[in-house]
Amino acid sequence: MKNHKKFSFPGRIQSFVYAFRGLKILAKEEHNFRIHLLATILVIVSGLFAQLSCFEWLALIFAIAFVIITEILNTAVENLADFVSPGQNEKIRKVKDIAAAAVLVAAIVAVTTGGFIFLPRFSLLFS
Ligand SMILES: Nc1ncnc2c1ncn2[C@@H]1O[C@H](COP(=O)(O)OP(=O)(O)OP(=O)(O)O)[C@@H](O)[C@H]1O
Repeated sequence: MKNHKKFSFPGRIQSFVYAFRGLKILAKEEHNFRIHLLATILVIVSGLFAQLSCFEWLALIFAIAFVIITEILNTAVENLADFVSPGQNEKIRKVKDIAAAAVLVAAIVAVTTGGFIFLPRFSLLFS
């Protein structure tokens, strides 16, 4: 519940602590989040080998962040939906499918971005 508290630095630092706790929960409980972290590490290692330009790194970082952020929001929606309605529910199905669609769109954007960056280099390797 939001209330109008006075600004305080310890309060702001506490917000970071909560957010990091959220990351810890995701890493511990969410398989999809772990898969995305693994994919991120693979992409970063491939990027280091491929000697990407600054612009290419920026594009990759945004694409990766887009997927991870949508996955986090999707997980938050799923958790809230399961809490609000533990049983099967047609409206919850729709809400979860829509939230999952955000991750799908982000993943398509990320794969396309990765394709633009890495495919020309692969084709050079095999030509
Ligand atoms: N309470 C529900 N009522 C109706 N359909 C549901 C319900 N919960 C889940 N579903 C359906 O199952 C799909 C998968 O939901 P779920 O919560 O298991 O997500 P998930 O993508 O498998 O997540 P994760 O693997 O991260 O747990 C939803 O997109 C929805 O179509």
